[in-house]
Order: sequence, then C-alpha cells, then structure tokens
Amino acid sequence: ELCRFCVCSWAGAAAGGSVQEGVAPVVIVALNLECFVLLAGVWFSRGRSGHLRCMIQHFRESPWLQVPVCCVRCPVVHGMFWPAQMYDPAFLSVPMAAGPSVLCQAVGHSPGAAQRALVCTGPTMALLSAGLLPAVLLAADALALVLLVPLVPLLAPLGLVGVWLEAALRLPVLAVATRLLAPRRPSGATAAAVTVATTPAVFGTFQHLLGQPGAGLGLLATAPAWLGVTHAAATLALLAWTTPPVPGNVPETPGDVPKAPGTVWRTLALTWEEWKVLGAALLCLVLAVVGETSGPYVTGKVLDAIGSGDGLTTGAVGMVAAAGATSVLFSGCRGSFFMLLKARLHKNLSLRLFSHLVHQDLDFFQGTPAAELSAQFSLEVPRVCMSVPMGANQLLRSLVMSLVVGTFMVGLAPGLALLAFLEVPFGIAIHRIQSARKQALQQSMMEASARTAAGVQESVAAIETIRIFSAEKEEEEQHRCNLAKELKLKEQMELELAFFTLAHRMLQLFIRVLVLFRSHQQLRDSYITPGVLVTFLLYQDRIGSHVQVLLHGFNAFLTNAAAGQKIWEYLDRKPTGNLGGTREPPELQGHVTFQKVSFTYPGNPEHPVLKDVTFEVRSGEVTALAGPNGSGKSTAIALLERLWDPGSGTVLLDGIPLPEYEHQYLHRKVVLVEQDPLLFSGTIRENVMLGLDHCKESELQEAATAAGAMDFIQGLEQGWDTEVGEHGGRLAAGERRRVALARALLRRPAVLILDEALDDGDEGAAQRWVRAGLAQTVLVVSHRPRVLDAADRLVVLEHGAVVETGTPAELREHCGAYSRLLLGGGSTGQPEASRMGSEKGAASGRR
Ligand SMILES: Nc1ncnc2c1ncn2[C@@H]1O[C@H](COP(=O)(O)OP(=O)(O)OP(=O)(O)O)[C@@H](O)[C@H]1O
Repeated sequence: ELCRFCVCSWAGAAAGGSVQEGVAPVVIVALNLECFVLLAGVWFSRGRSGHLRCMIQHFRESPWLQVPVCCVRCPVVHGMFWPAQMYDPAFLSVPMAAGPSVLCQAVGHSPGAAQRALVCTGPTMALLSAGLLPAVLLAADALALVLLVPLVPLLAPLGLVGVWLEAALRLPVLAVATRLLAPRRPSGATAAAVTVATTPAVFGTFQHLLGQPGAGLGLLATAPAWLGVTHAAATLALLAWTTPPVPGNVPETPGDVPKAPGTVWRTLALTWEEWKVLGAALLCLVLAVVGETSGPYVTGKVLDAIGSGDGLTTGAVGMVAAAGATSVLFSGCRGSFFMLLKARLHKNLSLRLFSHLVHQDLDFFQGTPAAELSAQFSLEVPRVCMSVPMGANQLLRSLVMSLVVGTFMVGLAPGLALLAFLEVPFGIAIHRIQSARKQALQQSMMEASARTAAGVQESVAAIETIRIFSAEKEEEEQHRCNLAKELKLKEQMELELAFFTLAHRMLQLFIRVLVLFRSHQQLRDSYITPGVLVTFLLYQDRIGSHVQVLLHGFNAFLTNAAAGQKIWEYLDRKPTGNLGGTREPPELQGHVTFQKVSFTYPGNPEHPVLKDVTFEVRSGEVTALAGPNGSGKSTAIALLERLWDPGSGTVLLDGIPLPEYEHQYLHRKVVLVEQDPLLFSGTIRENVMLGLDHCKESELQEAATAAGAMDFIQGLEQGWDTEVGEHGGRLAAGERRRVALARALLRRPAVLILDEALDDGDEGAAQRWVRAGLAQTVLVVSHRPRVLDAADRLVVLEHGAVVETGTPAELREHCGAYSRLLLGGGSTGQPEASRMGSEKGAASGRR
C-alpha cells in the first residue's frame, strides 16, 4: 500500500515540478507512467502476475477509469494462479452488474467461492465510493492551506524546515478528515493522507539536495498549482486502484507472508533458553560489524593522507589491517556460534516435541497421519530452529550494517547518499515481483517433483505387475514426460532468475553512474575530497547487498518461524488420559474384572463398541474371549492395556482400578502379544531382553523354550545373535511371534494377553505357562476352536455385549452363542472354517 501511494504521489510530484517550468506534456507522460508503475505496484503487492495481465487487458478493452469496476478479485483456490478464463475476452464481456455467482461461474469457481468472491457493484457506485477519499483529502488540504496562509511569513524564511513544518501541520488535518469517512473508511486512507501531506516536502528536499543550494520547492500555501497536481495524481491513482473491501473468510494467498506473531514469539522464547550461546554470537556480530564498517572509513582516511602529502604511515596501515582482522576474526566466530545455537535448538525442540507426542492419547495418533508427524521432525523442526540463528545472523548484521553505513554515507555526502538510496525502493519493487514469480513457480515445481517421485514409487511398488504386462516402455515414457515437465519449469525459473538479476544489476549500474556523475560535479566544486568519494563508493557497494539480505531475510525469517505453528499446537495439546497413578504393589494375583464397562471410539462416537460389559479373568486360569468379527474383543484388550479408558464402568486388576497403578509398573505386569508382533532391528537376544538391563542366561533359555522358539533359534547360524532385520523382516511371521512370546514370558507377567498369538497345536501352551509360573493369568483372544476349547473359561461377546460365560464344556452343552460361533459363524452367518483365514488377516490388518 505504501508503495502504491508513494509511487502515485511521486509521479504527481514529478509532474508538479514540470508544470512549474511550464512543460505541460510532461504532466500527461508522468500520469501515464504513474498508471503503469502502479500496475507493477499492484502486481507485486498482490503477488500475482495474473493480476497485471488481467489489468492490462482491461486497459486495452475499456477506458481505464473502469478498471476498478471490472476488477473481480476472487480468492485464489489452493494457491493456484487465477483461472485462465479470467483473461478470456468472453469473461470480460460478462456484465459487471451480474453479481457474484454469474461472474464466478464464468471463471469456473464453485458456488462457495462465489460467495466469497469480490465483485464490484455498478460502475457508478464504484466510482462514487472510490472518489470519496480523494475528494475529502482535497477539500481538507485546501482548508488546511487556507488556515496556514497567516503562518506563511513565519515559515517561508525557514526554507526546507518551513516546508516540512507545513507538511507536519497539514498532516493532522488530512488524517482527521479521513476519519470522517468512517465506517466506510478505506484501508489505505492513512497512507494516502501521509503521502499527500509529505510528498511536496520530500520532493523539495530532493531538489534542494541534488540541485544548487537554495533550489527547491517553496511553501505549498504559496504555490497552489502544486496542490492541484499532487491531488490530481493521487485521485487518479486512488480511483484506479481502489478495490472493494475483502469480505471475511477469504483465504490468504500463498504470496502473503504468514502472520503468526505467536509462533515468532515462542520461537524467540525457545532461543532465549540458549542465551549464553546467543549472547556470544551477538557479541561477535557487533564486533564484526565494527570491523567491517571501519574498513572503508580508514581506507578513505589513508587515501586523503597520501593525497595531502603525509605519505603512508605505519599507523595508517596498521589501522586498515586491524579493521580487516577484526572483521574476519569475529565474522568467523559469529557464524560458528550461530551454527552451534541452531544445533542446540534443534536438539531441544526435537526432544520436547517427541517427549510430548509419546504421551498423547491414541485418538491423536489415529487422527494424525504418521507422515505428517514425521514431516514435523524432518522438515519443520529444522526450519524453526534455523529461523532465529539465521535471521539474527543475517538480519541483525545487515540491519546494523545498513544503519551504520547509511548514517556514514549521509554524513559524508548527503546529496550523493540520497541518490544512492534510490536503489532501495526500486530494489524492493524488483525483489517483490521476483519473489511473487518465484513462489508461483516453486509451487508448480513442487507439484511436478511430487508427481515424478510418486510415479517412481508407484512403478517400483508395482514392478511385478509391470513385468507381467510388459509395461516397461509406458512407464519409461511416463517418467520421461514427468522429467521433461520438471526440466521446463526449472529452465523457466533459471531464466527468470537471470532476468531479475540482470534488471537489478542494471539498476545498480544506473544509480552508480548517477552517483559518479554527481560526485564528479561535487569534486569539481570541492564539496568533497577524493578520500571521501572512495569511502562513499566502498560503503555504497556494501549497503546494496545488505539491503538485499534484509529484504530476503525478513521474509525468510517470518516464514521459517511460522513453520512452527503446527509444532506449537502439538506442544499445547494436553493428553486427556490420566497417567498419574502411583500404586506399585510388590505382588499381583492377576485377577481382572470388567465392571459394567462401556466404550465408544472417539473417531466414531455414534457406534458404541462395548456396552455394559461385565466379566472376570480369574487368577491362575486361562480365559478366552470369543466372538465374531467386530464384537469388541480387541477393544476390551485395549482397555485392559490402558490404550484407552472406558467411557463408563471400571476395569480392575486385583480389585484396584487400572488408573491407580503406576504407568510403567502396569505395563510390566500386563503384557500383550499380538498376532503379528513388532520386532526391532537388532539381534534375537536384544529383542527378547528389550527394556531389561540384564537377565540370567537360564531365564532366557526357559522363556524361549516355553515359547517354542528354542528350536529355530538354535537352528540359526548365529543363534541368539542373529540379526532380525528391520521390523523383524528376516524372520518368518511364526518365528517373529515366538520371539515376541519369549519376550513376554521372560517378564513373568501377572496378566498375559494373547491376541490371536496361538496357532493350532499351541492350545495347551497357555496352561503350561500358568502352571510353570511364567504367567499368573492368561487372557486369550482367538478364532481357533481348538485354542478356545482348551481354555479354562470362556467369555463370548456379540455386538459389544457379553452373551455367554462358562467353561467350554458348559457352553457347548448350552448350545448358545458359542456353539453357533463354532458351527455356523456366529452373527456373521459365515461358516467358521471358511472364515478363519480371512479373519486373521482382517483382524491384524485393522489393528
Ligand atoms: N480405532 C477405531 N476407531 C473406530 N472404530 C473402531 C476402531 N477400532 C475398532 N473399531 C470398531 O469397533 C468394533 C469392534 O472392533 P474390535 O477390533 O474390538 O473387534 P474384534 O472383536 O476384535 O474383531 P476381530 O475379531 O475381527 O479382531 C468394530 O465395529 C470396529 O469397526
């Protein structure tokens, strides 16, 4: 906005200068130029090249005052460019009064987008509302100048100071006047008031500094022509660029810098925890800046000393060397300290996030894709941790350097400095346009790369199918096509980078020539010495690069810090489960009671999974949970493992509710072995001993023998020291299960839960373990009739409710749900034998 109004008023100011000299055509040229510069202004302020193209088309096809009327700014969906139809002449012919839905249909937007779309009303209404601000400003300014007439004799002798005082007195009048427009006060009203008030004074100051001493604009109150020209330019610009207010809920365009002050502050607070390293880095930064800035200064002094005939003294050479050495030494230390800071922050934040996440409830993990969580660790944490060290390293250094060097430059030669500073606004303009283009291209590039990567992944995953159908050629062609698209985008990016670099270099060259031209005049008139000129040119070289870093760096800092939004959200998330139990009795019987337990998964609140479930698992017995698929067996086990807490009712262990037990103690005493258990990379021994500091070899052997794992372990070449591979992938599924059983038995659990972990032929194993004291109580979940029949007691679930309990013999005799389950497939109506294989897979798959 500032750019928009600055540019508009500067063009007006330039036109005003020409009018005073009586060159009328320049006014027209200036106003036209202004329009085009403003186009560019809007282009980069919106971050959309499409906007410019759209505008130019409007320019071509309609009188330019209709531009705001024709401009429809639709929210950009998913950060894509404006739809191509936007530039379609057919779209441009849509009557503007047609309303949002017609316009948005014309550009192919959804009705939802149509509601959010910005549509101007009729041409007359738009012009009227857009014209209100300039009219109010003009009226207020005229009034202010009339009021200021009595002060002219006081202000006029003060020269430039008087001009600025006049601007300062006009400003409050203009600002108050814009308040009169409330509640329909446009967003840029203050900027417009400030620009209109200060433009003549700024322009006058430039004229004074660059021209002959004494030249420059007089008081506005004595030159009303100026008022007319400035306001005319501002009015045209405001009319052309006023867009209707943005309604709520319009998504931010990706070009906008994310506003996340919370995340920035929290990132800063995180950095503050390492204040010692940060302090050391900042100290080195200051010392390096001192070295860097004093270098050109002492060089200039040395040159002047040589020029004046004093010659090259040791002291002078020593000063130059000291400045250089200070700069080099502390720049290096500064970089190292910031790198150290980054590494420490990375460690702290990763650890904090991980420790927080592992305590979250299961519903959090079910609702958050694993890929998203791992992306936080691999991408976002490094970005956040890099933001402050990199930002401070680059931004602070460049900020301090820019301020110090800028002040030196103004002190040495104010006129030359102002000329040199012209590079800043134009540099900003080029940078904004470039980054808008880059962002859009990067987005397309990311999509193209993702497509290529997905293609490769898919081909590799489906290599057998490709071979079977001999589709290698098609896959190759597809990959070539993807790569070609990527290459094209890359080329375009490089080309644009080259173009913008060239544009920036040309700008620098142009300003450098201007400065040299002007400095030649000043040298000739003895305003400056050659030493001052050399110092000035050295400083000019530096300030340009520092301003560039500031421009790039600030955006990068905000974006990187804002990347932590999700991380802070995760860190703020409190687990709902209570893990604060303290009981750790030395002995446990392993008696489990489900008392009127009901449960519903948070992800599916409409569907109660357990309803008033009450049953017992007696100590010293093997109890089996039976029931058709989806009857709630695994859910009951999950409650016993405290993966979830019941919605109502209680699960008791030895008469004490589970939440009262200390978390780690409970999980040492209640151990679960699943159908397809997870092994960790490492040896068989390490997997069996997992989490135990030490155990006797005899205990290890006993557990492995009881689990039926001893035979296959002894058969392996490396025996206990065989590597199982990632997730135990080098072992067969049955072998993995036996290793997991050995791991469970080694701990001698109070309650051993076996979820589909027993094969046919293992049916007597659970009883043997209980008798041998390897487990006090065993709870078995199985679909295998032989395993169920071998249990001491059965609990049959159907649709989340207990329908039968008793010994297998009693239940068989009863001919109820259990018999139906064995014979007819229970409530699913499928024969049991045919369901066995598929159930195993389905059950483990869902789990
Ligand atoms: N995480 C979950 N979120 C929502 N619903 C779930 C979840 N896990 C299971 N369910 C649902 O809960 C019900 C009971 O599932 P559960 O896995 O406990 O049954 P099961 O008796 O163990 O079945 P199976 O014999 O096939 O293993 C099913 O309807 C299932 O769809």
